[in-house]
Amino acid sequence: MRRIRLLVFNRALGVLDYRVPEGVEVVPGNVVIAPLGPRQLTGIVWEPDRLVTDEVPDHKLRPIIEVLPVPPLSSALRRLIEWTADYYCAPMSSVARMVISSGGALNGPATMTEYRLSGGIPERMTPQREQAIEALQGEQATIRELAGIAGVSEAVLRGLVGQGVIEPISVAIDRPFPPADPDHDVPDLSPDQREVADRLVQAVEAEEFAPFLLDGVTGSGKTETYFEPVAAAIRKGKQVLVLLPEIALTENFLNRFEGRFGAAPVQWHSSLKSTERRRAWRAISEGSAQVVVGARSALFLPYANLGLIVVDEAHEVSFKQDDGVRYNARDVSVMRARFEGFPVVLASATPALESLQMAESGIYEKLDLPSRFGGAQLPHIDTIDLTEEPPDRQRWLAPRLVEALEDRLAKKEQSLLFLNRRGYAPLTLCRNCGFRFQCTNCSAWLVEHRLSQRLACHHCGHEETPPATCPECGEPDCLVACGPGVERIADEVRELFPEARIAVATSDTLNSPEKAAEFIAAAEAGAIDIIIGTQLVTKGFHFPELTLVGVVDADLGLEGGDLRAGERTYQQVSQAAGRAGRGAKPGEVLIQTRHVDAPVIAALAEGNRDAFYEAETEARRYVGAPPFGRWAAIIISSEDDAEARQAANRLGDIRPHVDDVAILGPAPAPLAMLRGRYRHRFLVNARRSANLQKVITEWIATQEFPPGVRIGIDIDPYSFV
Ligand SMILES: Nc1ncnc2c1ncn2[C@@H]1O[C@H](COP(=O)(O)OP(=O)(O)OP(=O)(O)O)[C@@H](O)[C@H]1O
Ligand SMILES: [Zn+2]
Repeated sequence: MRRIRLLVFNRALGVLDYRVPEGVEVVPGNVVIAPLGPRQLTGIVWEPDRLVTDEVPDHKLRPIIEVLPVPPLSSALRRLIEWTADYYCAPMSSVARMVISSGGALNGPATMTEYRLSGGIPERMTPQREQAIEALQGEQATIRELAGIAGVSEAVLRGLVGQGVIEPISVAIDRPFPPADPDHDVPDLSPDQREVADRLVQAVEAEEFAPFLLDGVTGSGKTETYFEPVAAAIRKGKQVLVLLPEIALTENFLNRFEGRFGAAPVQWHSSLKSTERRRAWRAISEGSAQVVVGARSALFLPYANLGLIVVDEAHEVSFKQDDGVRYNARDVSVMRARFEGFPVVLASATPALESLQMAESGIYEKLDLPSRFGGAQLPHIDTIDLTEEPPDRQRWLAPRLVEALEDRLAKKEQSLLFLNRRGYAPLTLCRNCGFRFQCTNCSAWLVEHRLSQRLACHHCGHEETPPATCPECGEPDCLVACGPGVERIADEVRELFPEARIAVATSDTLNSPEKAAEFIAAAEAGAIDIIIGTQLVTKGFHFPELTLVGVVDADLGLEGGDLRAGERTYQQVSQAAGRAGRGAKPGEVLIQTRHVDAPVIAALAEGNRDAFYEAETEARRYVGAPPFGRWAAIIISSEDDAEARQAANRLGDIRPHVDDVAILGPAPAPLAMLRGRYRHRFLVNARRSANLQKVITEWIATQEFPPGVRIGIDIDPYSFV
C-alpha cells in the first residue's frame, strides 16, 4: 500500500492523500491526475511531512489515475514554492499554479498540421493562385501563416489544398528552439566592462549561490556585460533566465541577443499563444531551452538546469505582482538562486534602496560601471521652476523647453517629452455645474482618451463614450478637460511645430511586441523628431540621435500618500534623463517642477545620486520603512461597504499587541472602491526582528469572514492605494 500526498491546484481542497496503483512509479515532484468525486484534478506529489492535513484512513484512499509525462518538479523548486507561499502569505496551490502555467504542456508531445506545396498544378490557374504558388516555394507553415507570407486570403489556399496543390504535413508542436552560439559575435568590452564580466563568468563557473548588484549608469552597456556570463552558462550547458520588466523591451533585447548569440532566446510572456506557451514550457522543463527571456512570471517555470538569473532594470515596479500571489520577482529571484545554488545579477542604473543596502552590508557583491560606453557623457541636467517660468495659459511646456525643442528640430536631433500619464486629460468636468466624470466601479476619475474617443478608468478598464450633454445638468458642449496627459502634450507640440514628426509612446499605442518593434525601428531610423511617452519609454531604449529630454511634470509622482514616492520619482526621472545623449552628441535634460527645493528634485538637478540615496535612507530609517523595517498592507474588501467596514473593525478589535509590530487602521483605502468592491485597509509596520508573516497569518486566522469578504495581504507592498 503506497500512500502519496498531493498539493492540488484548488485552494479550497488544499492537500489530499491518494493511493498509488501497482506497477506505477511515483516520486515527489511528479505531476499527477487524481479522481475527486466524478471529476479529475491535477496535483503535485509532495513530501507528506511537509504538508499537514487530516489523514484519511487507508481503506478510503482512491488510486491516482495517471502520472503526467513531464519531469518531476525538483526539490529546490518545491522549497521555493513553500518559501514563496510562506513569505507572501499566499496559498501554496496558487504559487504552484504559476509553475504549471501551461495546461497543454502537461499532456506530453503533440503534433499540429502545417502545409506546403506538393508540386502539383491547379486545374485552373488564377492570378492569386499563381501569386501564392510563387511565394510559397520552400515555405511550410499553418494556412494562416502561409496566407500572410503569400499575401492572399486563406480561402485561396484552402482551395489549393482541396486540389492537392498544397498538402498537409503533421509536425511535432514542440520542435526544438535554435541553439544559441556563445561565440557567435563576441564584442570588445571596455576595461570596466571586462572586469565586471570576468567576475560574473567566474561566478557562473563556480556554480554556487552568489547575488550581485550590477550598478551601472544609463548607457554603460550593462547588457553587453552580462551577456558574457550568459555565454559562460551556455558553454556549461546551463540554462539562463533574463527577466525584463516590460514586454515592449523584449523586441529591443531580442535583436541584441540575436546579434550576440546568432539565435533568438526563448520568450515567455502573457501574449504568447497557447501552442507557443506549451512549446516553451516543455523546452524549459526538459532543459533544451538555453536562454529564456521573460516577464516576471517566467521566474516560476520548472527549469531543468538553471545556472544564472539576470534581472534587468531590477528596480522596476513591474516586477511586483499586485494581485493573486503578491510577490516581487526581484526578491524571489534571489531566493531561487539560493535554493538552486547559482549566481543572480540585479542590474540597474537606479537600484532600489533595499538592493543598495544589501550591497552595503556585504550580502550582495556590488559591481560598478561608472561611465557610459564609448565615451558618451552623461547628460547635462537643469530644472525649470514653473512658478517662475510658467507656460502660457492652457499650455504645459514652459518657454525654455519649447525653445530647446525648436533648437533640436533645427539640428535634426531627437527629443523626448516624458509625462507619466496616459490619455488626453486625467479629469473631465462640466463647465456649467461642476459635475466630474467618475468611474462607476472605482473611486477614481475617468481619463479622457481623445484618440480612441472614450473616457476610461485606468483601474478597472471601464469605458464610456463622452456624452454630448452633461449627464447631471443636461447642458450641451460643456465638458472641459483638466490637466494634461501625453495626448494633450502631443496636441500642444503639433500646434507649436506642425512640421515635426511626433510619436506617442504608451501602453495604449505600443500594446504588442510588433508595435513596439515598429516604434523602435522608426525612432532608430530617425523617422521621429519628438517622442512623447510615459514611463514605458524611460527604460532600456537606446536612440543615439536623442539629445533632449523634457520632464513635463516631475512633481506628479510626489503627490499622494505613497511611501515609495520619492524613490519612484527619482528612478523614473533619472531613467528618462538617461535616454539623452547616448550617442556621439551630448544630451540635455530639462525638468519642469514647482518644487525646485524638494530633496529629490535637487538631487536630480545636481546629478547627485548619493545625495538622494542618503536623504532617502535617513527618511526611511526615521519611520522604520524598508530596509530598516518592513511594511505590509492588508485590504479587506466587499461589494457591500457596511460588510467590509464591519469585518475590518472586528479585525481591528482583536488586533494582536506584539512588540515591534505596529498595526495602523483600519481606514478606507486611498482607492476606497475598486472594481465594485469597497476597500478598508490596515498598514502594518514591523521591525526586522519581528516575524511579520506569522503575526498577520495568526491574526487573520482567528476570524471567520462572511463569504462576500476578501482579505488581501501584501507583504513589502509597492502600491499604496
Ligand atoms: N562592448 C561594447 N561593444 C559595442 N557596443 C557596446 C558595448 N557595450 C555597450 N555597447 C552599446 O552601447 C549602448 C548602451 O548599452 P546598453 O543599452 O546596454 O546600456 P545600459 O547600461 O543597459 O543602459 P540603460 O540602463 O540606460 O538601459 C548600446 O547601443 C550597446 O549596444
Ligand atoms: Zn474603474
